[in-house]
Amino acid sequence: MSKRKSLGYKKSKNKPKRSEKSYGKQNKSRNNERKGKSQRSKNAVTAEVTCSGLTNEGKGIAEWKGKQLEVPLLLPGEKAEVNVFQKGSLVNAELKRVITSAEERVDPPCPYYYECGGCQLQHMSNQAQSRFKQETVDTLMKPFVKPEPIMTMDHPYDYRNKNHTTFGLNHKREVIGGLYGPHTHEIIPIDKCLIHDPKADEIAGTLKDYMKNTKMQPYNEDTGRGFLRHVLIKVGKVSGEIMVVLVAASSEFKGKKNFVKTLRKAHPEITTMLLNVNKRDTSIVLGNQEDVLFGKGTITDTLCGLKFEISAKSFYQINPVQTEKLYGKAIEMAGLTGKETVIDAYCGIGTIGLVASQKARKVIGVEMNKDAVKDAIRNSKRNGVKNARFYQGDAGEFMVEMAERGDKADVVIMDPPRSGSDEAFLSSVVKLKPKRIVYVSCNPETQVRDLKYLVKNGYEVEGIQPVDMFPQTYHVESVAKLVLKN
Ligand SMILES: C[S@@+](CC[C@H](N)C(=O)[O-])C[C@H]1O[C@@H](n2cnc3c(N)ncnc32)[C@H](O)[C@@H]1O
Repeated sequence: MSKRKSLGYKKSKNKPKRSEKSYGKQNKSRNNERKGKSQRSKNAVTAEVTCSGLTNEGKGIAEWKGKQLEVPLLLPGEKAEVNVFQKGSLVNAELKRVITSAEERVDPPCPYYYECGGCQLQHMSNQAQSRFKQETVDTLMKPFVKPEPIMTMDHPYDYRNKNHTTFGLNHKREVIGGLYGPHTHEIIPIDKCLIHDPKADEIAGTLKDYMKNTKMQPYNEDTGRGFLRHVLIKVGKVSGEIMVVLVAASSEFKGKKNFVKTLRKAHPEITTMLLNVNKRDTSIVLGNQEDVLFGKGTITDTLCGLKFEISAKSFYQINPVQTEKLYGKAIEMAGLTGKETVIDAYCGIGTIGLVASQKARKVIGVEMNKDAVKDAIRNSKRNGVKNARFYQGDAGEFMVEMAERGDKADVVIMDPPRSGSDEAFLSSVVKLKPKRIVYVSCNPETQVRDLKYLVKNGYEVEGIQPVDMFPQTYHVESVAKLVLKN
């Protein structure tokens, strides 16, 4: 992970906004199940440090005995007491008490913030979060061009259209539902998450109550007993359609009819329900077996003026408000005139490609996930698009075949997963010689690696646009425009 020394934050002016704030208490778990952590606290050394900058994950950087500490929740310019844990060459640190507070520090609006770990930046003002993300992208993209100002979100809450709740039992054997704590499979009970769709959290709450009042048991990862592992809820933010996916450890669903009836009565806005069976001992949420309990098994939503059908297992951008800005910029960077052949690589349900098809001669989409490709084909028909084709397969292999056949493409739009693309894909793009490449990424660190490859092989980065798709978290989206030199 790359780190930065200074982020140009204004240092606090000896006027602590909120000094002597203790973080030890908040860091302790509510349900006393974090024994590992309290054991660790016994072996901690307390040190006073000053924060000099932030890592790309938003952790404060501080020096201690010649070592670089990465301290979650610490901000540049702050003086603080930290607990340091050393095991062999590994050094971890946690914030104990802020002595001098930075101007950017705010009280996190979420009561679960210090335990949950789903968000990492709620202790920073929204402006400071934007500055942090801008500087992350600016620093990473220094070898290329100065990025544009980040596209921020006016209301940086309630934005997620997908929420995922895990169920379990607490030490009193009561049903709890919430999110896993950071780096653990310990469930932090949460009723309402500030970045989730509020309706989705209400439905998860109803489900928890249902379990309390019936024999439906949460699945226990240690004993392998119980039924319900998670619930995944997808919301069409424009259409209002809602999908509820129960992820269970068994396909034997006793009381299925009663369950569907109860949930629909409480939430008539649910338009479809599915049972997904995941019997594997895995941290992957969804299994392969899927049964529709009610409705059509998909939801539909509107994005950029087009209608998209979305399956349970298909990827769909989680922040539609910002996605419209992101896609708008990506299409602008593609410079389409109506004559181009465009490749939409890692196309998901075909969203970018179908938006691009309105300004291109032809669009070819490729995507690994079978359900997403089916959605893309359906979405093409649903929107009356005649000039787009979607194929299922590995994007790298697909591009290699295109290059070997000597196919032509004018523009490649690529939007790989967090791990970025691979050499098979990139080397074939270089052989195809598209005039422009638009690289959309949710991980600028892997994007930089891939941009370097493309730049070494004949391309020039002409523009970079950061977009805040994930407010309150350290994640940032970045879209880059590359042009073929000569
Ligand atoms: C970040 S998503 C982008 C999807 C789409 N462009 C969008 O904006 O909704 C990345 C997509 O790449 C797909 N994917 C992952 N690895 C792949 C591979 N090797 N080849 C093709 N598609 C892949 C995933 O299934 C996912 O749909």
